[in-house]
Amino acid sequence: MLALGCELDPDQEVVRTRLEDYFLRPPSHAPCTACGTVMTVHIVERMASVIPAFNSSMRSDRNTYVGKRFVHVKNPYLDSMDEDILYHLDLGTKTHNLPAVFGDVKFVCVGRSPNRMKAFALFMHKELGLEEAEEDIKDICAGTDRYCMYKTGPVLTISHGMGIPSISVMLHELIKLLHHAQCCDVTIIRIGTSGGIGIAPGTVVITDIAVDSFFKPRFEQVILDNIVTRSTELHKELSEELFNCSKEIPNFRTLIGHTMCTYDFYEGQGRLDGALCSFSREKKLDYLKRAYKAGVRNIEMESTVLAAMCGLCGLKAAVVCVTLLDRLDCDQINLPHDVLVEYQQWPQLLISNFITRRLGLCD
Ligand SMILES: O=P(O)(O)O[C@H]1O[C@H](CO)[C@@H](O)[C@H]1O
Ligand SMILES: O=c1cc[nH]c(=O)[nH]1
Repeated sequence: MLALGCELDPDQEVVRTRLEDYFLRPPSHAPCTACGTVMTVHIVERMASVIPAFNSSMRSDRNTYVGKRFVHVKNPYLDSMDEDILYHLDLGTKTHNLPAVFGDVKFVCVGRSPNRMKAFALFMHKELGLEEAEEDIKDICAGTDRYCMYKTGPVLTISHGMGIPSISVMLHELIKLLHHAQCCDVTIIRIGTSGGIGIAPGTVVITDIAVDSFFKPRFEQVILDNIVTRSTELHKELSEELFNCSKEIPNFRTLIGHTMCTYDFYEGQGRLDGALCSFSREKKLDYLKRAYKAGVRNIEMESTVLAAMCGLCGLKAAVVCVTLLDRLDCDQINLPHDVLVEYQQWPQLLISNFITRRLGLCD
């Protein structure tokens, strides 16, 4: 076995790794449920940056694949587990036939609130023209009150709660679920809300790169007592496809830009209206203007970890968030309820358009 030791590049994840780890094994004994073929060649993830001298014909950026793209996990312990209990989703490999229930999933739509995601699932159900009665669309995770999950045809809709810790737990179990179910060619999209910077409220921002509070395209995960830095680039072609799709919708205000992801809504986003505030209005504005100059167009609280985890696990990911206010003007969200409801529907409309188009259901 060939062993490699690599120094940590600040924007790369791996400190020390084995060449083997960069080859994705086909999910053992796992033919694709859609086409029946077993993969022979998969991704060589970040090979180019980690192993500069590697044979160029084998080099590949992340998210570049040969054949079907299976969702993969990067955990050598999982294979040897007799059973995997997805505790927060109330699902498991022994209690549920995951390939039978989820094997055909191609789109995963995630968002903060259970109500919003249920509404989206019902909307998708209508848009896809599925025969099943609406009443039969049940919360698959009803046995737990952590998250909700609905499946309408190839679209899985899940709530993720607020902030990085909440979405991160959900993503670990979702990715394992998709892996156990032998799903392939899965696209995941977060649909949500955000605070805009220098753009009109009601604008939908399609994220190209998620950045942290220092405007850096990275997500720092504390693992044991190390900080591991992961890249937060999202799928470029996917964001462009979404942008093109938005042009087909009348009166749709949208743009592609960087999204800043913070650990907090108040101090973390430079608000002057939290219970604590230790900076001046001038400092706040200076920070937000620097963010704008760095390409940031909106702020929310989940995108970096979503980009990092999905990028590592073979999921094409996008983040689509409507802005509820312009943070250069104010901090409080004071939109009338009906406007708030309307704004939140814009990302949903775009994603349903995108999915129906992808499935060839649009004219
Ligand atoms: O897009 P939604 O789910 O509204 O989430 C955004 O709004 C919440 C804060 O109110 C954070 O979770 C932020 O990411
Ligand atoms: O300002 C905002 C609005 C929505 N969500 C956020 O995280 N920030």
